[in-house]
Amino acid sequence: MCPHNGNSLPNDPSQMVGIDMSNGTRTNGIHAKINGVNVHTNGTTAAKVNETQKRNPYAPRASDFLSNVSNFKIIESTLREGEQFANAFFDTKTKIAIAKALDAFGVDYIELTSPAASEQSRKDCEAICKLGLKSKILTHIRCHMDDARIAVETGVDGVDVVIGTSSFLREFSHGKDMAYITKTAIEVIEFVKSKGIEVRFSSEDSFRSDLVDLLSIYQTVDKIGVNRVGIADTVGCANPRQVYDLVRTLRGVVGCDIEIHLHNDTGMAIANAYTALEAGATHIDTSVLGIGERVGITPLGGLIACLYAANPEYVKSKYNLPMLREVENLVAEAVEVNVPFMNPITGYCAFTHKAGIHAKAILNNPSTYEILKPEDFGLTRYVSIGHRLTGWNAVKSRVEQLGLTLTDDEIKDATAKIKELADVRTQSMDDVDSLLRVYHSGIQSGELAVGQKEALDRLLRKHRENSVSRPTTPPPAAA
Ligand SMILES: CC(=O)SCCNC(=O)CCNC(=O)[C@H](O)C(C)(C)COP(=O)(O)OP(=O)(O)OC[C@H]1O[C@@H](n2cnc3c(N)ncnc32)[C@H](O)[C@@H]1OP(=O)(O)O
Ligand SMILES: O=C(O)CCC(=O)C(=O)O
Ligand SMILES: [Zn+2]
Repeated sequence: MCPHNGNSLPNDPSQMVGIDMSNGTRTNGIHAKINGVNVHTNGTTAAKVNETQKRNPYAPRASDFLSNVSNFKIIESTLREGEQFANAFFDTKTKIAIAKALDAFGVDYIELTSPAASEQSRKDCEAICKLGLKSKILTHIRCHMDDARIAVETGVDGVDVVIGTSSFLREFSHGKDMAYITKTAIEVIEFVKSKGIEVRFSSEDSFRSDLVDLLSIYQTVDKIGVNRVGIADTVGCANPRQVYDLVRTLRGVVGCDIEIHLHNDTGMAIANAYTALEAGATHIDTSVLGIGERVGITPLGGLIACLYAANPEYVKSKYNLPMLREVENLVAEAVEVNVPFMNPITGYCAFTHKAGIHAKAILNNPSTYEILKPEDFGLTRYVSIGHRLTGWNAVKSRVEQLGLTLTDDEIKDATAKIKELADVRTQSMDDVDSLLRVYHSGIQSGELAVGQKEALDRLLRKHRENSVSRPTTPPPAAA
């Protein structure tokens, strides 16, 4: 089973020879420690390391005066955009479980499907509003008074209003011109505001809309006191530079908050979200695992990873990071998908290090090859050893964890044998441990010395024969 998310996959790191580098966590029967005990000297002084760690090249710079990278809010839309994912069907119980998990994680807002969508959607919206969560509850409606009237009766803290402004959507979706859109937007916003709750106005397909149309309607709704305006990359066509330009321009035009909703059709959703914050956006829409229409939107976990890299302390103080895995597993199960293997933070090998060069440096200082600290997310770091890319430093660390005493030359000799065997097939944890134990006892008894390949092969053969004839687990009792 995957150590992180419970997925069972062929390359499961827990099946590899691995060093659990967490603080004293017991994994695969081996008790290991990190930072200190496993640190081998390589001439790096503590002072140098501290200096490197202090200079975070990803941190916002003083020149980024507009940047909200360390001051943002998440509008979590798994229960709205996420419900638009092809596989999604959330019954009331599942919606409540997801809402509670998102609240425990600490998202600022939870956005729910329009209560105009169906009777059950309306009832679910009311039920979630009654949970008394810390996160504010929003619902998402068309720019239409019929939808607005239903929405304000549900008990939500705010309403997200949207209407397409691109020529595509004006012609082929709702068929309305900008004059009609503006008039209706004013009517809906004023109505929602009159109920004393938050209201946001968003232009769907913003990046394919006319800039003058966009700025003009945003300015109008800002003047009548909308809480936020939203930009939406509905088709996932925008690149970071376009996002920066549009958000920055809008920042100069409106005084209210700016939300952004980014689809991931070209894989840009996280980068675009980060760039939007740099340009002055205040709210980012996410969904767990990015689920939504087509390939979905900015994933919550990926965004968190990206923002943590910029300012770990801010992100840690704001969100319950060890909850992320639970939230993702809950949603993955609800929509019957696996957490992707390359998922930031929770992908099953997100904190597994393999190549010898990496392993050595990681053992000396995890920051060499990690920008995220697994322990901040309640996760564990692994160093994989039983493969042909391994190196003697990683093997030495394992030797120490097993409590064996071998010289560096002996460890290098044992490493050569591991590589030889791993050229044929990846070696399991038990395979490598056995080899190291056999090697160690051969050295102790004088039956083995460095470079005596045949003697080592003989000892390993003998060990295998003994293991076969003396099973460690008793056979099952006869019926
Ligand atoms: C990009 C996005 O993801 S936006 C959010 C998408 N969310 C949803 O669609 C919520 C789920 N949707 C639904 O349950 C239904 O589509 C409903 C209840 C909203 C509407 O259902 P229906 O009345 O049967 O209309 P249908 O879905 O066929 O077409 C959409 C209607 O909304 C109109 N419309 C589309 N977008 C908007 C908008 N943003 N504001 C106002 N009207 C709009 C269309 O013109 C069309 O009107 P028509 O009935 O005069 O043809
Ligand atoms: O309301 C919004 O801002 C976004 C609506 C949406 O889901 C989209 O445009 O993709
Ligand atoms: Zn969307």
